[in-house]
Amino acid sequence: MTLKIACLQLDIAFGDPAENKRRVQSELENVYKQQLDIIVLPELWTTGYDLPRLDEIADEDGADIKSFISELAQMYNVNIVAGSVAKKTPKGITNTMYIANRNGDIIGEYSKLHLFQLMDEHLYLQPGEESGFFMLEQTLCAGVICYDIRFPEWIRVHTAQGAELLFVVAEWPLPRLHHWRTLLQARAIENQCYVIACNRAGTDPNNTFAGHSMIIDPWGDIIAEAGEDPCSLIGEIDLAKVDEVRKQIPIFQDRRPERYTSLKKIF
Ligand SMILES: O=C(O)CCC(=O)C(=O)O
Repeated sequence: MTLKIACLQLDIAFGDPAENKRRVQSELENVYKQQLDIIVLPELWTTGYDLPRLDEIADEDGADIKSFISELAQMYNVNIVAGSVAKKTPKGITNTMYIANRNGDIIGEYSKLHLFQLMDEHLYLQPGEESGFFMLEQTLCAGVICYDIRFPEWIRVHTAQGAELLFVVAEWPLPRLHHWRTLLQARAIENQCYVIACNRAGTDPNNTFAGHSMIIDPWGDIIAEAGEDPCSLIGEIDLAKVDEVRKQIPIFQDRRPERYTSLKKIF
């Protein structure tokens, strides 16, 4: 099965959910005619990193955004991996990804597990507690958020249980572009999965963001890569390639997880 995917590499209006919803809707109108199967949005696309104002602008239980993406998914007959948004919960605010299928059903939700201290997330956000699994087009997928890609053990939890597509949504800053590109390729190679990574473009008061959204195949080859400017990155993937690569070098058969945790401490 092949799937056509678009990563909407948007510039995000700082702290302005209404304007950002307008931008998403207008970009979707531009791209939907290309017979897409999946649309991917960046991290915190409604608010950006306006963390001090989250109490005011975060979405109460994600209700507004769930209904917004559900309507768009039905209207354009497309699956939406809706980046992440600031979600207000009784325990605090989380950085949460929602996934809608073509019928508009919300079929997945994942809150960022690893909070990024360099951008003060630990001061304003609560970490998630659940896995990033969801099913799209009969395929097991995993979603992670930005800093999460520095934790290969978290991603392995998902691919060792069969995830074939890894969606990464991000607001990754430009000074560490080489980390972004290298980590994404490494995650694809070591997990023999597709990596579909949607970063934002543009600037906010504190950062310039890297863009360079990428679609990478299970061999580590780059199928499509954006530049730094806002754009929609479109690529087609063939799911058969996952099986092919996993048969050629059978790392999931050869790994020895029982040994990794039972080694004695030497020093
Ligand atoms: O790990 C990094 O260098 C960037 C992470 C980040 O920007 C984030 O998680 O929001």
